[in-house]
Amino acid sequence: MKITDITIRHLKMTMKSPFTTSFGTFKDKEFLLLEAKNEDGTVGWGESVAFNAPWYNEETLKTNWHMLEDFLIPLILNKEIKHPDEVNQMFAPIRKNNMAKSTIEGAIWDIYAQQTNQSLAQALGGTKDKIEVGISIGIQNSIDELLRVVDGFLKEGYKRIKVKIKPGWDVDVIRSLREHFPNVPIMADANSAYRLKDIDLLKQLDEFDLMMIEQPLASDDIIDHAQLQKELKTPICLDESIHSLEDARKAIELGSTKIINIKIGRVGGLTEAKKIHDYCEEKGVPVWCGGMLESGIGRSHNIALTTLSNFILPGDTAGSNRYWEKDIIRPEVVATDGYIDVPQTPGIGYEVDRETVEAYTVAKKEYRSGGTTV
Ligand SMILES: O=C(O)CCC(=O)C1=CC=C[C@@H](O)[C@@H]1C(=O)O
Ligand SMILES: [Mg+2]
Repeated sequence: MKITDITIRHLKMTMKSPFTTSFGTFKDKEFLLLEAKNEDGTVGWGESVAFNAPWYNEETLKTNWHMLEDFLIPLILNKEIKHPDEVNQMFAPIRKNNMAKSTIEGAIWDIYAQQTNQSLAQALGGTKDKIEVGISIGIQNSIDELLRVVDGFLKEGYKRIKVKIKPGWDVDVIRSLREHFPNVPIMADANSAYRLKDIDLLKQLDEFDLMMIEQPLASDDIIDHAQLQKELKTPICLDESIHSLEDARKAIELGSTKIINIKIGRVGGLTEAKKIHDYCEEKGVPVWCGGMLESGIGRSHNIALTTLSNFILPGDTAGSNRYWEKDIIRPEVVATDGYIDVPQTPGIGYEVDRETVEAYTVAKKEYRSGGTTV
């Protein structure tokens, strides 16, 4: 495989309903979409999950565009690539910037799967023909509003509910949820809103039989999480703290986490995500696929990854209609009764709706060897 042409597009999509976390509210989702063309004309697609502002991690849409244009694309264009696993090594001179790296690597995996006449799921070694998914719900204006939203998604067939918590929106919220939905699998994502000093408050959550508490403490910590896990009955799941296989190994060895949320962009791509999955399987640590409010392209990569055997907990890859009036892929991703059928056709398994992509595109740049064209 030899990538001869890359186009980066900045897309702006309006969410059907605002999504609020402990760090802020999303109404619009702006992100980079990457289209890579192989020398034989095969096209692969990747999506950057970096937000417009550096609140989830240090990367943003703009830092990603800078890293892609000035460092990563020059390392890839017109270079012989036999297997997508080589991309990690090709990017070794570049520190961190995992979401930027993942954006290209995902497109290369898509091309590789098409060239080997496999679905992306098969190319990754996936074994499932459908995946179980849950729903992640942002912070609402009131507990009554949250109960109504949860009820609506349960009626749509989603079986696992993830809610956000933060100081002042936690114990009472979870208590009400548990009272109204005594048998529904519920998990809480704190997005690092707490510290060890909050341990007594977090221990109050133990009475509600949560599946897990996601990333309660600092986004770069595994030491305090190990301390907290010793005191908590509820399993801790790490998200923001895990950027690589090495992070996962250390967190598991320290007892900082019992479950890991794998996000392809956060760990630098599908190859590293697969390595973390395999290591966790070996250690008996279940994983699930987190979401970053992706468009259909990122969603298709999440679906393929979730077909690997140790993705035994429902992930955050809900159907397209949970997020968008109109997604950029055909068919859209549909969740029925909490399950998504895995596409079996070569590559990501969805057609890209180029007309809708152009309608959402606010900026675009093409890169060929020997210089860029606008
Ligand atoms: O894509 C989805 O539906 C899940 C969205 C979601 O829960 C998150 C997206 C990005 C940052 C966080 O707010 C949260 C997470 O940490 O998982
Ligand atoms: Mg999270």
